[in-house]
Amino acid sequence: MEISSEQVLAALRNVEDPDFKKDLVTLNMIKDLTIEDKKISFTLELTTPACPMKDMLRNACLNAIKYFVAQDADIHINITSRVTKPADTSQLADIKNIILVSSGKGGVGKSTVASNLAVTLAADGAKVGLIDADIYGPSVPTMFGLVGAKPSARETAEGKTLILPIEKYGIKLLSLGFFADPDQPVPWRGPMASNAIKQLFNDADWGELDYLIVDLPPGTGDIHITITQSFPIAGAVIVTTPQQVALADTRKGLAMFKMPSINIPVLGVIENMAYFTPEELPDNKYYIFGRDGGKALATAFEVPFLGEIPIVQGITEGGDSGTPIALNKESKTAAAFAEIAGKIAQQVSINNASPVNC
Ligand SMILES: Nc1ncnc2c1ncn2[C@@H]1O[C@H](COP(=O)(O)OP(=O)(O)OP(=O)(O)O)[C@@H](O)[C@H]1O
Repeated sequence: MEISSEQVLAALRNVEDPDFKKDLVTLNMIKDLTIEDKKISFTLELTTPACPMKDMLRNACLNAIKYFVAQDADIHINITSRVTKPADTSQLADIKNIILVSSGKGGVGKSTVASNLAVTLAADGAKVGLIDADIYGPSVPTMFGLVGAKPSARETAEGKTLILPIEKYGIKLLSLGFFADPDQPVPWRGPMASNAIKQLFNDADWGELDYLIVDLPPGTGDIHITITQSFPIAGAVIVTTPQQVALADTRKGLAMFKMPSINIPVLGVIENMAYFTPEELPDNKYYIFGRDGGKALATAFEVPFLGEIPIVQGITEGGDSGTPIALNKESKTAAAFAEIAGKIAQQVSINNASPVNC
């Protein structure tokens, strides 16, 4: 008996996306279904290339078709993604999701996390930009090997000048550090800093982006207010280390995003420098700075805990040499960043899911 597309779609109605609590057909995630004899081909369109449930959904589709349609079907599933965006896209229409990376304290690894998240999402196939908005000490030029680089500009047909982000590792980058002398004291203050930051968003040729990651300055200051009040933000990721002093400041940072006047979704907490594992004892974890503080903070604020990043020499070396460690796909640290990036992208997709998207 010939297999019909109705039979295949009926089978796929049994596969539910756990995040959206609806089946793949209702969610309009099945595209380009073709059937030739026993050969069934279709595209499964996810809401992010970093989807952590890719393999699970593929297997569920295979099983559903084999069980409900034909045991001996020859099934070909092509997985793609179309990153969703929040309903309010009045500004910066081509930038789908702005994700802030924030910390209560300096030096906890916020720039490291922002850089490696950008690298991970870009490697998954997403269109990614990174703004280094750290007025006190922009680190992105160093972390991407771009110290001294100067972005060029182009004029639009309407006579507007647009800054061209510098591209490295498939990521479009702009840093306040590109516009200042690295050996001079920090010149960014007050309204000048706020205007400079706004320009990085408004007056740059970002093109289409799935994710624009923003490395914020530490703490809670003018830059945070400027960005959160000027642009639609998909969410904030909070980076902390396990020490009590870091956690106390992180608590304030987290509370800021939850203030009614700011009200930005907190996508979760990352605990950086969570533990140390010596090379000669790969199964041992030493919790040098304390244990589970980030997790407890996430629980207290009822936000997701996104994961732990260990203390790894390669992270410092990668940061200093302009090659973020996530570029080395074989490393355990890259796997930790991949898991965290997947959770962030997943959380963004869930937040974006409105009746329109579904
Ligand atoms: N998990 C880690 N293991 C080893 N070194 C790390 C780790 N995370 C960050 N580092 C290193 O710690 C230093 C500070 O990190 P980073 O610049 O990312 O922090 P930050 O929070 O952005 O700091 P600031 O707020 O001052 O810009 C860098 O040298 C970085 O390479």
